[in-house]
Amino acid sequence: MVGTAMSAIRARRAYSAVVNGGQDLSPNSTPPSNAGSECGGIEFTREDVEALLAEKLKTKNKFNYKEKCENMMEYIKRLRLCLRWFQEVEASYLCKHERLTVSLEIAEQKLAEIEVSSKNKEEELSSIINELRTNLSSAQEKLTREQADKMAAIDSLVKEREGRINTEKSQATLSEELSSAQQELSSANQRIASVNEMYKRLQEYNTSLQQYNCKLQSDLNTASENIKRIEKDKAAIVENLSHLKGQHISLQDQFSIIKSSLEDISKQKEFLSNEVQCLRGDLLLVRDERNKSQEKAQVLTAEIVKYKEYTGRSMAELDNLTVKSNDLEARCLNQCDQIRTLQDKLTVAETKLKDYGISSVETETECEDQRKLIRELQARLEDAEFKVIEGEKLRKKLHNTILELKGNIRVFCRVRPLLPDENSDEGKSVSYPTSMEVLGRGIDLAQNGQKHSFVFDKVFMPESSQEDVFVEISQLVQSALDGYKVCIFAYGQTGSGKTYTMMGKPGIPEEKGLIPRCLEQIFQTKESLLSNGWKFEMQVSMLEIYNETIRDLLPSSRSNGNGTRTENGSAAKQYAIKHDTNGNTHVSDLTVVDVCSKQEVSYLLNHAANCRSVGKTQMNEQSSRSHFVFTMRISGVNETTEQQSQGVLNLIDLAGSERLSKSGSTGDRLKETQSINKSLSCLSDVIFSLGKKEDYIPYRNSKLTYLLQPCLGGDSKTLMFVNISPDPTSAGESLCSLRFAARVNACEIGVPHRHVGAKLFESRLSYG
Ligand SMILES: Nc1ncnc2c1ncn2[C@@H]1O[C@H](COP(=O)(O)OP(=O)(O)OP(=O)(O)O)[C@@H](O)[C@H]1O
Repeated sequence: MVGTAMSAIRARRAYSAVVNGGQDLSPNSTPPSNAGSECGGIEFTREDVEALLAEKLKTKNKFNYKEKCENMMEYIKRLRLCLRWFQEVEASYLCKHERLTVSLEIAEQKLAEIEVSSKNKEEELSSIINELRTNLSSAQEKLTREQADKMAAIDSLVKEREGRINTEKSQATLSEELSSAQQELSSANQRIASVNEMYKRLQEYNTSLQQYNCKLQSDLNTASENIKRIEKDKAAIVENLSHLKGQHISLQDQFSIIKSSLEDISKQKEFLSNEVQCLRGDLLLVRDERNKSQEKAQVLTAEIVKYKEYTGRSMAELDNLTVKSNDLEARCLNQCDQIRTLQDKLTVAETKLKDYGISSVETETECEDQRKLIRELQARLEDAEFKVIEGEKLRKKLHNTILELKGNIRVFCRVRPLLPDENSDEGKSVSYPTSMEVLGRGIDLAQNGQKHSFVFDKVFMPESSQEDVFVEISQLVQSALDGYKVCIFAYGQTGSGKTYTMMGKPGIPEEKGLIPRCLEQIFQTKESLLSNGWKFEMQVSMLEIYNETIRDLLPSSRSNGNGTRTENGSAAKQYAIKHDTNGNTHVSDLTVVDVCSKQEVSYLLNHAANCRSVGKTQMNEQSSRSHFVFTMRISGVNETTEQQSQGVLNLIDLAGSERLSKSGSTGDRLKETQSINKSLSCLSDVIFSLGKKEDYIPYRNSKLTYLLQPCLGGDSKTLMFVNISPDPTSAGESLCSLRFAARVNACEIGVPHRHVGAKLFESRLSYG
């Protein structure tokens, strides 16, 4: 077919070459097909062409013969040329044909050789085929075995596919996580860039800090030595004090005895002087009577003499007068005796009076001496007490400095008193060691006959008042005003006194809790610092985390229009927790209120307390079922020094841990209890990881830990209250709380920094 087509094409070319003036008839072009033996179909000879031309000429212009003749001549010329070319081509084809026959012969020879070798190969192949057949049978056996294996493999493949699907699913979730992680990464990269910039500045700052640190270290060493010395002095002073107190008491006893004997003596003296007075009166009376009698006797004697002279009187009258005179004389003598005895008595009484006077003067001087001694002792006592208080203040300050340098979370333990309905007959489970080393800081807990000892930064016994507790944390409140982030939270079993410690009892001023007391101190200090040029602005927010959901506890601006607002002003209540690159935490959409007075905050606190999720459980009549977070941001500006500070105070009342078996919770209460226990266990996990200095800290496992991340992770002065019930039936829970608190106390979270500067900070409320 291809050959035929080729011949047709060549014929058409030859024809057109002839008709069109032979343009295509060069020796290099494809020859016309009169030499087309290879075409095997239609063949063109010279005659064919001439006939073709003749026919053509016949049909063309029959009228212009001359022109036709010329054309004819021209055609003939070209045809001759064509003929010559055909001849040349034929000769070349003949040459080619000869060469081809030679090569055909060679090929036939080769074919014969190949046939021989193929026969040999056929034999070889038949032997191979036999071999292969045997191999095939064994291979078939293998195949059956492999098919069984294949079935098993298919099963496992199916399983693998299922696994793969699961893996793909998890891959999808992982890729989601990856995308979120990538987002985080990009934000982290941004942070890194800013951190790098900060790092440069910090390095410079660091060198200066290192120098300062060296100085602080030496100060610390001297301070520790001072503490030791002060503690020794304190022990000596305390001993001296107790000795002085004993002396003071015995002297006071002596003084009271002397005083009473002095009173007796003065009473006797008074009595005796009264008696002397009476005796003197009696003596004067008797003397008067005696004088009168003597005068009478003289008159009578004169009368007798007269009678004797004038004997005109009767003897009876005379005798009568003599009797009278004798009588008077006897009476006179008698009175003289009386006067003598009275004078004797008087002298005795006077000597006694003198003696008493002397002894009373002596007693009074003795008494004065004693008074002086007492005054001296009292002064020494006051001095010693002042020294003890000052020493204790210094010790606390140095202790705080040491803790700040170490970067630990501080822990205070508070034991509440037994409640009226608790059984006090079962004996005591809590005791306090009295050794000087841990006095006021140690607590021993007895459980199942075993004693567990713990030491914290401070232990408050049941008798400690709310004021005593506040005094210990007031320094931290001052730190918030100075520009530090401060976080105080209460942890403990349900009913152990957390809410009492943080909020106190409403309506009883002495039993106000830490939160109202902190507010009082902040507003007082705010007023007093006005004279130093400091002006403060405060913002508060209050939230609770209930069943892993954040709830706003403040009235929003939309509901009461009293100046409250939300962080972004939108109506949606999403309450997402976010940490910014400055280490501040924000809760989106949460109500933040600007406050100027204690009264305003008290009103908001009452509002929050009323909104808080509280319920009755077997363990506590008024049990808090949520974690309560009070936050106050304190921004200070000093117009004189152009300084600024930005402090944050977080006060947190955690929901109480409780055993499900003991709480007897069911339904919603059970769900609450489980949620509380879960978030507290997340808190415990975070503390555990921090304690072990792990790379990954699981802050995100609960809302509470994520919110407290800055407080737990450093850059905050953090204090934990561990509240304990003294009831022996709660010893198990108390032991768990104390163990957790000890772990918290051992946590090193970094050194907090003061946020002060000359530049304005962002003024939105943050948690840490
Ligand atoms: N130091 C204390 N002095 C006197 N009473 C106290 C003291 N501490 C606690 N209480 C009383 O003990 C009871 C339980 O205290 P509170 O409600 O504060 O416990 P809680 O730890 O907050 O419990 P929950 O976790 O269930 O909320 C209350 O009646 C409270 O008045």
